Amino acid sequence: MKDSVPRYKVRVTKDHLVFSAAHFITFNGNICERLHGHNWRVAAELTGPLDENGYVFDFIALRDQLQKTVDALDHRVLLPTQHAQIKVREEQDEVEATFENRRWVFPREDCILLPVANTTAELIAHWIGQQLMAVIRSDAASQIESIQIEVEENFGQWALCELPVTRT
Ligand SMILES: Nc1nc2c(c(=O)[nH]1)N=C([C@H](O)[C@H](O)COP(=O)(O)OP(=O)(O)OP(=O)(O)O)CN2
Repeated sequence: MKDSVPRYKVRVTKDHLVFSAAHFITFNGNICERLHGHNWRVAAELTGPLDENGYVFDFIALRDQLQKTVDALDHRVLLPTQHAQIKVREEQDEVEATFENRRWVFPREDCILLPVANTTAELIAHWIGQQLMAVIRSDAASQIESIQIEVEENFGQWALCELPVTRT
């Protein structure tokens, strides 16, 4: 029988990897939620071979990178720029969002515009994964094979997005 090949992962989550942010999503076609907030929790898992340190990836570097992304989302209104029905328009100091006959106006600095089709936990996880992907791809020596981001929107309600790391 062949020896089994170990597979390694690192996973990071912390009490401070949390962001408080407002959003509203649409679902079932044209139902649009009211603006409301959550304390979103984030975790990340990376899969890959061990390096010369015996690491898949340094916990500290992963933690600090996630913290930067979490901080960019904290105390913001999350707005989708690729939504079919929610139209988001940036003005100089304000952002206007419209859905059918509803309209919201926010100070520009209070918003983060995300290139997603809906600010679901799944798509926020995907966006966070893309931020981490850019950092991992910028390291030519990295052999990370996949990134998994988990986002908890409410207690015990997690969405996961797994992104294979492709290199050109
Ligand atoms: N798979 C997903 N399902 C749902 C998502 C999502 O992002 N992915 N999102 C929502 C809504 O945003 C909803 O507002 C979730 O909020 P939550 O507080 O959990 O729902 P409640 O309305 O039940 O609020 P309580 O405060 O807990 O009463 C729904 N589904």
